[in-house]
Amino acid sequence: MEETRIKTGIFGGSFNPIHLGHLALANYLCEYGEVNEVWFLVSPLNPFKVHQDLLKDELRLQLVQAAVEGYPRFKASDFEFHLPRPSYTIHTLDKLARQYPDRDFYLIIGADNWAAFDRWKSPEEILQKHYVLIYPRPGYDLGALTLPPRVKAVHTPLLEISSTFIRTAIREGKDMRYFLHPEVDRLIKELHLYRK
Ligand SMILES: Nc1ncnc2c1ncn2[C@@H]1O[C@H](COP(=O)(O)OP(=O)(O)OP(=O)(O)O)[C@@H](O)[C@H]1O
Ligand SMILES: O=C(O)c1ccc[n+]([C@@H]2O[C@H](COP(=O)([O-])O)[C@@H](O)[C@H]2O)c1
Repeated sequence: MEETRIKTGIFGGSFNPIHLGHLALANYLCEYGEVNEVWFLVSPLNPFKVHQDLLKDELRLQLVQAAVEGYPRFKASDFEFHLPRPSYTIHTLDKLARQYPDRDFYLIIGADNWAAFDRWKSPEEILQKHYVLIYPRPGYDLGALTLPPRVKAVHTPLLEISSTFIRTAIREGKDMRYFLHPEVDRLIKELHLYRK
């Protein structure tokens, strides 16, 4: 019998906090057949960098868990919390592939990151062993790209929202409920996150 491998999208970021821009993109990729699942890999705090408003790893993970609850195609992952720092994507993908041999991993990156991909660690190895999905970013023309095998441009609708914008607004006392998953909004308010 032919083996069916699970197409698993890997969406990495600091998710400080996760917002509807992230969630809508991942939702689209699942429902329009690009992947079966998306795993949100929360990037650990870099101990050598000073981040004034980067919440602790566990708290950002808690917000992602709240956002993905109830939708079986999404998973919140702390996989990179347990890897040596800095967690290069090639190491993350290789370890995921060893741990989950029934899955193929699809790295989900914006066209801006693709433009700098040759400066990542071992980009050729990523392209030999895994898959990449590139989604549009303002100022980057996906149509003009010639892409290697295993790399695909996906023409997803995008919401122009950033975590920085949301943090700034909350700090100014604004109510940003419609930019966030309701449960994430509730937790941010209950725990008084991003207020100073
Ligand atoms: N509105 C959006 N739609 C789709 N992808 C996004 C959006 N905002 C950010 N991303 C991408 O999601 C990944 C993780 O996002 P990240 O946690 O860095 O969020 P961010 O909103 O860009 O945060 P910040 O404003 O703090 O830099 C990054 O690769 C980023 O380019
Ligand atoms: O592995 C690398 O060399 C590498 C270089 C730059 C970015 N990345 C990964 O790309 C993802 C998005 O990064 P950023 O900086 O755009 O938030 C995040 O998961 C990073 O770990 C990975």
